[in-house]
Amino acid sequence: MQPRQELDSVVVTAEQMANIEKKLFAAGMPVAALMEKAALMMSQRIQQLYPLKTTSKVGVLVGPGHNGGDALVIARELHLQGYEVSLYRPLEKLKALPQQHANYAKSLGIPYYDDVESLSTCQLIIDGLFGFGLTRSLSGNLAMDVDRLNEWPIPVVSIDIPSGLHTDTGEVLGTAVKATHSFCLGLWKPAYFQDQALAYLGEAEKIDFGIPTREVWSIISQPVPIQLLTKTLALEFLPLSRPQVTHKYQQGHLLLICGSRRYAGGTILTGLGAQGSGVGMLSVAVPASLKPLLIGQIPDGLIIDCPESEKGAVASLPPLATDFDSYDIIACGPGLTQDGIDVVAKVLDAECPIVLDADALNILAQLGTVKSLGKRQAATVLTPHLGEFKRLFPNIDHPEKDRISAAKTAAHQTGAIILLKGARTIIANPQGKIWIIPQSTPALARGGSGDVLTGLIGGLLAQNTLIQHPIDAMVATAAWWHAKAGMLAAQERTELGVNAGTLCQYLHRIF
Ligand SMILES: NC(=O)C1=CN([C@@H]2O[C@H](COP(=O)(O)OP(=O)(O)OC[C@H]3O[C@@H](n4cnc5c(N)ncnc54)[C@H](OP(=O)(O)O)[C@@H]3O)[C@@H](O)[C@H]2O)[C@@H](O)CC1
Ligand SMILES: Nc1ncnc2c1ncn2[C@@H]1O[C@H](COP(=O)(O)OP(=O)(O)O)[C@@H](O)[C@H]1O
Ligand SMILES: [K+]
Repeated sequence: MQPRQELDSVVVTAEQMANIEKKLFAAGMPVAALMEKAALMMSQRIQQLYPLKTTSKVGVLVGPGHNGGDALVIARELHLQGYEVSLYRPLEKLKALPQQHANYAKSLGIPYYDDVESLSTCQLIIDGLFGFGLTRSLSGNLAMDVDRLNEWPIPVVSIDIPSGLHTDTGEVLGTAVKATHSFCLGLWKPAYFQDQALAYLGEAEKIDFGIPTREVWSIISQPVPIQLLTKTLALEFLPLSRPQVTHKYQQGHLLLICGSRRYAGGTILTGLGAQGSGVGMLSVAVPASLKPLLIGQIPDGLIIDCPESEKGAVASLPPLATDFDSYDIIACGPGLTQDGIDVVAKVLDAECPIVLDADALNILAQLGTVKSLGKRQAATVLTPHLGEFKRLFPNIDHPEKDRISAAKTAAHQTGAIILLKGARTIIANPQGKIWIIPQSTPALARGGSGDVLTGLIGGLLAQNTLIQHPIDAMVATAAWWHAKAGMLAAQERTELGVNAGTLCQYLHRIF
């Protein structure tokens, strides 16, 4: 990978960004030069997105720090290009460098207004109130200004991050600007991938103003603590290479344990997801009454019929399904119902890696998450959505307020790989590494798409036994694949046209 391309997958916290910046300044890069570089790139991008002939009136919000300094450089450049620029500075305070830019803007005759309302006739707003230096909540007049601005039907470009968002957690501190475009400066920040921030970010774009890779690696340890699973990285793993001379059992043997009379469809979808992974052998343990259905839907799967509970769930596993040594991996959970408690307890004893989803997670929570996983030697992958996560980890307060930290804590507590589902899925390993799936589609917010993911993860991990990529990286790769297939399907069929069955048909098409 090219050094700069390598940085495309790196995500840094506000503190790390500030430290990288300090290193650059200590090495001799003038502060003003860096601001000039970043802001010039942003002003050029703004002129591409909002050309003078369509968007001549621009309002610029100037905050007290260097975010405000960036805004003033952009204001100056747009003014020099012929835009009619108006400035609004809600806070008196101004750091030294932005003060110089403010003085120069004044000398150029760029007008200052003393209320936000004066910008309401602009065709574009530039938000340079706060960047990664935001330390506390917006309140008082400042918050009222932001709320007022959010009511206008005017596009907003936010510098570095929409003002009011916490750079790491994406939490709204008091209130926050709702941007149309957000320009993330230098390196990606966590807020860009936290579900709670997505509605504020608009279209996100990274502005690469040339931070030397050496400075980044002097602050960020390797392996990179928070990393995006980009297309470039995913295609280092996918499609999995298959030797010329091989046979089905060398291409991975996955055992799925799922389903009940009530939730029969989930079993099929998990099976189809596994099938889509290219796994060599697929065995599916289901309640006996579902066997004919499964044979019809997944003819290449070895369907194992299990004794049923009264409600038609898997009550126990027959010998064929308990000979765990025959399998490279077991994935368990979709459609199991709470009746599957003995089954899950048995699966937890397996010596091979396991993936637990859906009902298996609720049962695990009931058994005691940390205690039950404490005795496991082989890898465990848990794939909760937020609701399941809260049941599994009641001691982690408000996981929705910082999904990245929540997943990290959960992985640390359990020694498991945690895949926290959402609009931006987070994968954490017990050593503290985080993977983020940077793009997806709300088309996947539909019953059954998680079942497909469980099958896909299981199938990919089964094949990985020979190749031996790190398991967390393969779990993340499966989630990337799932999202990518969803996006392709949505593109061709609209967001309405992506049901879970259709999604499976798109899995192989992304390559
Ligand atoms: N490294 C890079 O990539 C580059 C970074 N650059 C730019 O620098 C930006 C970071 O600049 P920054 O450090 O000056 O912080 P910034 O976000 O402007 O705000 C800090 C000010 O806000 C104040 N303040 C905070 N909260 C407040 C509140 N609730 N209500 C009121 N005030 C509040 C705080 O005051 P204090 O807490 O000290 O009282 C302080 O004065 C970064 O986002 C990017 O745009 C580019 O120029 C070059 C490349
Ligand atoms: N708004 C969204 N944007 C992108 N992906 C989403 C969104 N909502 C849900 N998903 C994805 O869809 C899947 C849903 O899984 P899950 O909640 O387990 O559903 P089910 O149990 O019905 O299969 C997950 O992979 C999740 O990341
Ligand atoms: K901003």
